[in-house]
Amino acid sequence: MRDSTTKAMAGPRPVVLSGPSGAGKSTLLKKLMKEYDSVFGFSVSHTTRKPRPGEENGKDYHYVTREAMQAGIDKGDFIESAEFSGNMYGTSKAAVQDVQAKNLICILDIDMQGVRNIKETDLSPIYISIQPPSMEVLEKRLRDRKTESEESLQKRLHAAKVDMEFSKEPGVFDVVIVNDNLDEAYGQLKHTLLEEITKVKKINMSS
Ligand SMILES: Nc1nc2c(ncn2[C@@H]2O[C@H](COP(=O)(O)OP(=O)(O)O)[C@@H](O)[C@H]2O)c(=O)[nH]1
Ligand SMILES: Nc1ncnc2c1ncn2[C@@H]1O[C@H](COP(=O)(O)OP(=O)(O)O)[C@@H](O)[C@H]1O
Repeated sequence: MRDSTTKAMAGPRPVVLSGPSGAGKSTLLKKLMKEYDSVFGFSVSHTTRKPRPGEENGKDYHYVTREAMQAGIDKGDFIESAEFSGNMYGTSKAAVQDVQAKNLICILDIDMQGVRNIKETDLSPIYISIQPPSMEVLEKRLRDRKTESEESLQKRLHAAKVDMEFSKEPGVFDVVIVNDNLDEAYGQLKHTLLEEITKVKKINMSS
């Protein structure tokens, strides 16, 4: 599902982080938001999946029922939405607007369907794919994270194969970062975003 009528909203260029579940998107973006808390803001998605221990409603996701989510989509409240591993996920217009209203760089953590759908809007983000070094490493990281049932793990691994191929399609991503060593991957992420970070710092200092 997508909304091609979304108008470009004022402020700096958003950033999309995508890639397989377990590739390290949350780890990297949390590091980034910690180091640059006055530069980046997270687009809090809606989901029908259950919160994991330690996750907070309104911070990691807005946890909703399928009915509530569908009602929001029908009302036109969402920029994009997708089904992933048996649950619904979506970016509301408000999630992005809340961040952009603060003049922060909006970061979206979305799957490949989300990437396809955002490309049909005029949000015009920087597209970054975070990839694991191999399927074997990905499986180990997902198992060690201990958040998934065996069924959910298998669904994520299946989706990961498709995602890894998608990331190789020319022109889809501006940058593909292989998250092998965390510090190196983080360095590459910062390097990719340096220009935008500098712009936002300048604007926010002069205002
Ligand atoms: N299209 C779309 N995908 C989302 C959204 N929010 C999260 N996702 C993706 O949904 C997938 C599953 O997310 P989650 O259940 O948090 O698991 P995790 O990625 O393994 O931590 C990931 O690929 C996310 O990038 C959203 O608003 N829209
Ligand atoms: N470079 C890395 N080396 C080792 N473990 C990592 C690395 N990056 C992330 N992890 C771990 O792998 C697991 C999956 O990372 P996470 O950030 O949750 O992925 P995603 O948000 O893409 O699903 C987490 O337990 C995290 O601590």
